[in-house]
Amino acid sequence: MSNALTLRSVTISIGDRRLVSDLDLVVEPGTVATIMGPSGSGKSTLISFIGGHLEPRFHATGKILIGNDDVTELPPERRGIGVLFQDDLLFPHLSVGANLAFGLAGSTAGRESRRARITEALEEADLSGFADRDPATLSGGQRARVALMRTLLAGPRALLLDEPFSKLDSDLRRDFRRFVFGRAIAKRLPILLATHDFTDAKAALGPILRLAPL
Ligand SMILES: Nc1ncnc2c1ncn2[C@@H]1O[C@H](COP(=O)(O)OP(=O)(O)OP(=O)(O)O)[C@@H](O)[C@H]1O
Repeated sequence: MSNALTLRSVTISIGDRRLVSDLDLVVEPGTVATIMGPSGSGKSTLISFIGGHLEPRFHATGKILIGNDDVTELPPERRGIGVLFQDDLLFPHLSVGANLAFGLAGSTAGRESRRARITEALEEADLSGFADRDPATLSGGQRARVALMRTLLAGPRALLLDEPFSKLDSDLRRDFRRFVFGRAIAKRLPILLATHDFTDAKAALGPILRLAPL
């Protein structure tokens, strides 16, 4: 079954202001589509709607599908959609491994198998041996990789990225961008990236959708 992320006729308004108007979009598995637009144009609002976190003051209509499944009315935890935010901070009082364990919160796997998956995730993030480290002792790029792996450990069917690179300086930004796209593409996830940065959009290679300025 195709695991495309599909938006059908999505319209989002607040008061009498329309942020997103009758949007149709298909993001194929293993590709990255980009939503661009200036600050306040509604990028984060659209990501929140797809992830199931839209605040009730917004009014939204339209459908969200993953593969053939209509997830529009499902609560966030049942949509199978992973979201990585700009401020995706790790819990500072927990080790890196314990942070990663949050990605497995919904899993029924036993203790050993969870431990093995966390070890594998650390290897994938080039952070082998970091399980017991305090997040404060990691670099910004390392923390960002842990946050991504935590999101992926939950086994999402689609990945939404809300400006996840914007706090990183340009070299780290490029490296982390490659890492995120590489991991998600290898897992054949459809990816939707919200950014105001044209370099991010160009690197994504997929369709670019522009939200209108205010
Ligand atoms: N209570 C409200 N009344 C009117 N407008 C609101 C209200 N709450 C939010 N908005 C508007 O909704 C829009 C939502 O913007 P959103 O955060 O989705 O934009 P963005 O493109 O992600 O911006 P940024 O790049 O700065 O994160 C903003 O223009 C904001 O002013």
